[in-house]
Amino acid sequence: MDISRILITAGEPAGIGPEIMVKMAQHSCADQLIICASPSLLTAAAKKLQLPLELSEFTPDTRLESHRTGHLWIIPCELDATEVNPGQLNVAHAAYVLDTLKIAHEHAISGQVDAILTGPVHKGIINESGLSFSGHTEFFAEQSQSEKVVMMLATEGLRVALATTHLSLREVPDAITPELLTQIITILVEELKSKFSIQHPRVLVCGLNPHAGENGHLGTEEIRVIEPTLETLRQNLNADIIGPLPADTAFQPNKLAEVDTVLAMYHDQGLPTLKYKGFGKAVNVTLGLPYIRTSVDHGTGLDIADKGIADIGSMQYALQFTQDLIQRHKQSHGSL
Ligand SMILES: NC(=O)c1ccc[n+]([C@@H]2O[C@H](COP(=O)([O-])OP(=O)(O)OC[C@H]3O[C@@H](n4cnc5c(N)ncnc54)[C@H](O)[C@@H]3O)[C@@H](O)[C@H]2O)c1
Ligand SMILES: N[C@H](C(=O)O)[C@H](O)COP(=O)(O)O
Repeated sequence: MDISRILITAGEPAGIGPEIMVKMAQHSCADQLIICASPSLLTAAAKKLQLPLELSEFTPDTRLESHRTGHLWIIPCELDATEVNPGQLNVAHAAYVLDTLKIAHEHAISGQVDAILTGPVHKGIINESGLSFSGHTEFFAEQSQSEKVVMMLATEGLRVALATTHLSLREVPDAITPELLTQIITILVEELKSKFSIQHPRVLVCGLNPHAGENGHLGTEEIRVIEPTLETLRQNLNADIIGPLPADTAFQPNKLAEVDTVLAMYHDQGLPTLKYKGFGKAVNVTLGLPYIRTSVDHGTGLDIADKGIADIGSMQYALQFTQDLIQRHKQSHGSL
């Protein structure tokens, strides 16, 4: 049996990440789960939840084995759990959070693990600590020196990719350039082929403005930038590039039935629909990285931290999605 290694980062220590790690440990999984986190944090979470948890330190010599319920392999990252108050952010923990991500990157880029699956972090508190951080997507792009990557969220029956990610709304129109759209759509099409085995991807591209600009009367980005870029891409890519279409009607079932993904121009043009349809059963995947990186669809859940009610649905969905990506990758690279 082929076993893969999946490195999971536990995310913000004051959020629901530690609880989700402990709950995940109770379920079976054919692959090896390695958590990058503070051991004392996970032990405290398990005690609070009254769930069994045995931790073993993961090293390069660790044998490959399937997940054992109630057990986790751990890459320890130092943080004293007694300093963590659930639900309360602390700038002093930001460096720990980023350390877990750096360790994850190092393990993935060196091939020691087959994929990274990230738990939720709080972007605000990391920035308040003085460390610049827009999101995992941008962080791993920078760490791996990837010129451009694409954020895509997926749930049953819907994939939504974003042309811009964690950008203030005021900056979005200037960011939508022919170069950006060309990079994003090229990565999207290539990875729909390579990672999702879609031979001729169909991408529905949203306009930026209401009613896709209403023939230039409600904004000119469609006429000046989006339409000509899509026309060029149609000639260069083996894919159906549809649009730009008005975003308000782009998500109708009859339209979605004819495409493989929607490309939204900005975060809140695409993700509310995705999360309305599939919150708790969705995954966030970064396309264009030199390794597989996925994440949950939810944030740090500070309002429910320590209540024991965090749902692990998205983490389970993301784990299954990650396993599928790894299997397809291994098959296409001849290691299966
Ligand atoms: N993958 C990530 O790292 C990620 C993803 C999204 C948001 N965030 C960050 O999380 C922080 C908080 O964001 P937010 O408040 O907008 O979103 P959130 O997802 O943390 O919370 C939104 C609502 O959903 C509930 N919720 C979230 N996850 C849940 C779960 N697993 N089970 C049950 N209920 C759950 C919360 O209690 C809250 O009521 C922000 O800093 C944001 O940037 C991180
Ligand atoms: N945009 C994501 C969402 O709304 O679910 C979330 O902020 C996480 O993004 P990163 O994976 O880049 O941290």
